[in-house]
Amino acid sequence: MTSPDFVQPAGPGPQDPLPDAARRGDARTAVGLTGTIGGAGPHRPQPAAPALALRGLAKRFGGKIAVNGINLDVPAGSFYGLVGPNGAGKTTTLSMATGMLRPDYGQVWVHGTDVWAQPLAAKQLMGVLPDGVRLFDRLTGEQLVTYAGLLRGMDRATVASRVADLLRALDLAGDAGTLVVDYSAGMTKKIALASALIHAPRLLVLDEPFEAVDPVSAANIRDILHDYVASGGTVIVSSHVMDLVQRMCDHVAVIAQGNVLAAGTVDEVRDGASLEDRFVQLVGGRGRSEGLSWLRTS
Ligand SMILES: Nc1ncnc2c1ncn2[C@@H]1O[C@H](COP(=O)(O)OP(=O)(O)OP(=O)(O)O)[C@@H](O)[C@H]1O
Repeated sequence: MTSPDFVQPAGPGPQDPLPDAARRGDARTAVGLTGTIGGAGPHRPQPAAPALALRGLAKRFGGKIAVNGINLDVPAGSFYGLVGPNGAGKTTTLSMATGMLRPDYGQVWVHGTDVWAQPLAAKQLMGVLPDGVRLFDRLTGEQLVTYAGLLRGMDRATVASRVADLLRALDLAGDAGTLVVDYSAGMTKKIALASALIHAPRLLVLDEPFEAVDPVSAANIRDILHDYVASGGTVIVSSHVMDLVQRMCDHVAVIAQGNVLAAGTVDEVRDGASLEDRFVQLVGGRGRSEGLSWLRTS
């Protein structure tokens, strides 16, 4: 495995705005927090590696820079929240981190395995719940999770027993025989989560896992995830719900406009304030209701 300064699979031309940020792979947008971003530069992480390491990760869609040379280390065994306003670049970052979207620049390692150089090995370590997940929805819930397990090379007996455990834990046992196309949004989220968990990965990457999920199921999922982390697994989860991230996660990164604004332990990042207040302080954007006087009804 080589350790180039940065990867340039389909690099833009010399006039491109990305290369400096991506090539630097620096932490120019960090706010004085140590240990999780920057410092290491765009070099391959050491074998005692973070669960997820991003170096100089960048992506542009046409003229829009979605992700602007992000560095981030997600420590092994952490419950890591990724937060940011709409359009911040969270999904794009996680898609590149999980091998689903090719970066313009940068590198990604999962437990020291280069995601884009060794995709099969890296993907064996990961369970992924993507945003806007597209499933084989003409399968029943039980068939879908079974398929995910078999696809991972697991034997049928183990798959069958884990499928039953997961459906029970996620309160889907009663709908095991229902086609996924007939599931509600929250049930679909849960069956996709079960598919991500079936092979007991070392790293779970969950994009908005609680969206549309009822409070009881959400609490059950949180319990599952906490147990998973307590047993040595790592979870990275994107969410807009600051209160949830503050209570659930031990680390957090705040992303806006494709840059990491702050990263570290939740206590470091919130710095004595609530995570929500700190988020608003970092990201800005409050008080824009002025031009809507026509909306007032009295
Ligand atoms: N396939 C695409 N084509 C063009 N632009 C895209 C594409 N995917 C994302 N973008 C743009 O990249 C930026 C980052 O989008 P992304 O979905 O990563 O944000 P996000 O932080 O996940 O947002 P949200 O919280 O609303 O889900 C946005 O400006 C978005 O419009």
